[in-house]
Amino acid sequence: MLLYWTTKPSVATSADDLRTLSLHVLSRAGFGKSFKFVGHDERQTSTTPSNSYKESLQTVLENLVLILGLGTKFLAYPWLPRKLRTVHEACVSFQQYMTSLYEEEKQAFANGEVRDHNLMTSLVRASQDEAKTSGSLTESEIYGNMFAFNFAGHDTTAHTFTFALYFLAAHPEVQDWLSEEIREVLGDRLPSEWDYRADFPRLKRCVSVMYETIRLYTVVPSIKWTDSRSQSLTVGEKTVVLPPHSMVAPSYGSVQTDPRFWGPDSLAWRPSRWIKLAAGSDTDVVSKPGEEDFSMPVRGAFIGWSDGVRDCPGRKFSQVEFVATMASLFLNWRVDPTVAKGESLDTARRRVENLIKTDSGSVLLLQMLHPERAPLVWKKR
Ligand code: HEM
Repeated sequence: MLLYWTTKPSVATSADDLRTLSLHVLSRAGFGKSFKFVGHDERQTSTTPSNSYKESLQTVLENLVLILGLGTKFLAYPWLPRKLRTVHEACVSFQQYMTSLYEEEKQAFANGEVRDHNLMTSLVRASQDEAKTSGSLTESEIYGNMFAFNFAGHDTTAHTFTFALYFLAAHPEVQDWLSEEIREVLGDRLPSEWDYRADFPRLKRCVSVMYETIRLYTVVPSIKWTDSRSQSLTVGEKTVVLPPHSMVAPSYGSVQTDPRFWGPDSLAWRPSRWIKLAAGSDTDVVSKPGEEDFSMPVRGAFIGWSDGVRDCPGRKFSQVEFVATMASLFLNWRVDPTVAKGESLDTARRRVENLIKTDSGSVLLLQMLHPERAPLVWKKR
């Protein structure tokens, strides 16, 4: 993706390319399938349905509202328009793919072979192991889990990446701050030599860009339900009783920008607010990249991945994906908005930040609605 972006005079398809990246990461982690990156403008547009796994998954994810709304039985009618039939064919093809993978993995388990470590193989192996006892996952529960992970992990990450990239394009000083950390931690090592255990915990500035972006632009609303019993909450001096089967939609927008927790500049995008000096440092010491600590205000002031027993199980996964992507992009490159005729670079940056503020909205999740209106340019550092 970086090669594709940096060899183009400007990139208007960042959001689309980041969705491809997110899909590729999920394919590898979920099913053990790797794909070569193909940029938006290089892709062959095809009107015929494709049976390939990646394209069927992509079609399913992109048409999820339609699939959930109309149901797969309805979509099977042969008299429906071509587009809907294509969606149906993608559902069938993806289901077939999961079934054949499931059968292959079951066979490998029976033969005592370990082929790859991915989510599908782990679930199949766990279900086969547990089958000897009780309470193992059924075949359809495995498909359900695989689907939930793919669905929940695709656009959430891709939209967060897009917001973050545009914020960075509007804030060159944050790019410099980020790049300083990436260079300090990764030096001249090749990506194949980067080490998750040693490097990830030191890339605090990278992860702070993600937290700060989600703090202001929370892509998924956390929604919780009370179960069949009522629940009591103590709020200040009062006790509030929530009746059974009630939906609770916390106002994350308010809590995540409340000046009591986030200070007077709570509405500004400032990733460094998440960083504090390493424990034991002298307060006069300037913080050193790679040795800083991550600081979270009081629990509950940030609920971007939700909280409690039903919080997001993909939190760490998405953070590792985000940090690795930031490190790859900003180690040697920086990004700017393209400058319109008669515009200065500073004005272009303000225009980009304004685009985030005024042209974002909920489709299924919160996203930038027209990021293509502000193409980006990559330059070597
Ligand atoms: C920026 C990235 C992400 C954000 C902001 C995010 C946020 C959230 C939030 C807020 C919830 C709870 C929704 C609710 O309370 O109703 C959730 C649930 C969930 N997320 Fe994520 N998520 C992200 C990435 C991922 C990834 C990469 C995966 C999988 C690899 C994933 C898997 C899930 C699953 C399976 C659930 C449902 C959990 C349950 O129902 O108990 N998420 N996510």
